[in-house]
Amino acid sequence: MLDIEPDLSTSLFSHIDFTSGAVAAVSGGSDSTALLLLLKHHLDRTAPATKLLAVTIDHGLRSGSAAEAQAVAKLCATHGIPHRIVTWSGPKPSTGLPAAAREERYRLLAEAAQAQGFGLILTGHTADDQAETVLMRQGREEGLARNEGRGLVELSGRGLAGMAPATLYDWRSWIVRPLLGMRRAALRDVLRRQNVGWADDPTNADEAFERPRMRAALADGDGARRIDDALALAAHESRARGQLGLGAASLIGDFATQPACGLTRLDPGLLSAGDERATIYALRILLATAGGIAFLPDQARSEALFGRLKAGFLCATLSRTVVDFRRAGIFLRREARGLPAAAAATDSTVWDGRRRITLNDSSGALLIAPFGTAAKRLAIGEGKTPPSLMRAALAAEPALWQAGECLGLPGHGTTSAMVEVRPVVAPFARFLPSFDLAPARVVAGLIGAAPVPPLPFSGHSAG
Ligand SMILES: Nc1ncnc2c1ncn2[C@@H]1O[C@H](COP(=O)(O)OP(=O)(O)OP(=O)(O)O)[C@@H](O)[C@H]1O
Repeated sequence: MLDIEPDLSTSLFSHIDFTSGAVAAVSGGSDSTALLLLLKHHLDRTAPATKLLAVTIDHGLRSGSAAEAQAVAKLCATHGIPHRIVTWSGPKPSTGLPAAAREERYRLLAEAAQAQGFGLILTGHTADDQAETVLMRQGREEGLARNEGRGLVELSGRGLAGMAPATLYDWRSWIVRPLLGMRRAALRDVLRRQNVGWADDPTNADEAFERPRMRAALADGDGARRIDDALALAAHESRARGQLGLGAASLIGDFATQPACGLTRLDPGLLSAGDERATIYALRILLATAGGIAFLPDQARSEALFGRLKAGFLCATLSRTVVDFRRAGIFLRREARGLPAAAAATDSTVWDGRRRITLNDSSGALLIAPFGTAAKRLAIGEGKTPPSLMRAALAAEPALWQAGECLGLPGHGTTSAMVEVRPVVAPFARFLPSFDLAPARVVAGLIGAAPVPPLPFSGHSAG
């Protein structure tokens, strides 16, 4: 057994629920190697039956990467930890390589976890990574504010919360970052005391990339103070973001309904219900959801829209969403422009960023295309919601077509056996940071998306 202070591993891991097994993402660098050994130490003492798999992604981008993956395999064998190497075999983009590698890494890690039936992935992100992330985002936001002539006080601050302690990936695997509160130097000390080596990725020192430049800038002068300030800022902003999310969630719960698939109605009382920042945040989340966009609409435009809504009736478009304020209420729906063209129905895809398609009939003859003008033939009874709006919303829903004939909307009549269509909460469908859990849950309930899987922390549930 490793000679590690029990208090350290207890404080890092005892709040995490490991009952469904865990993947440890181990690159072979110091941080994730320390993560693996500290975790193994904790599980051996407290829950030795826990299913643990270490996974190394070989991106195949450097000549040494295969050997580094093998070194992790050897370390795992020494400590009796099951290990898998997964190779990124697809084509590599010529620009934006770090971002593409990161996307692919998460996809492959989630796939490995899913294959084992594990809902949890642990990464070795540290306090140093957190400080770098916050300072890089702050630098970008300040640049943006200067370019647009805005004062710094207007910075949205959302990104300054940094990385969340847990992020739900693809609405199914929790990525947990237990080392976010620890400095890299302390982790390296742990490894040195155990006589365990690690690989130094030369990319981390390549100042052609933004993160290594920031890392180098923090290595000297007043780096220590800047890191402490960035961590304090992240802690403050993450609390603020959680609070803002709670406010938005409660407004959505009180004022939003869904009269038809793809149509959200907001009670106009929302506009004067209280905290304007929370109202605008709620609007941004609902707009991105209705439009099927992964990013929230711009803060300044959303504020302008809010101001116009307060002034009275309007019809406007933002984030691919038509906002229609009339006597019957404020209605949001996907605009008719730019909907996906007809295409063969494929399993496990997200259509238009809004609808997850599960194919039960793989005969291959089915097409998915917007319901379009076929919605005009639907009989819709007169109610509180104008039928024209319901038809317009349904026209932007995915319908099934076969041999040129519209079979109707999935979930109705004969089509339900062939295909299932489930709404997704677009802005959080790929990455849901735990800061945003409250609005994600309430929007999922509103639009009929799958519920958020429970947070893997003891004492928490997704309710
Ligand atoms: N190739 C990889 N295989 C598996 N996990 C990885 C890989 N690269 C990164 N990770 C995970 O993501 C975390 C953060 O990535 P980052 O690029 O900051 O790490 P690194 O500098 O390559 O390695 P380390 O964090 O181990 O020092 C790592 O701690 C690790 O958990």
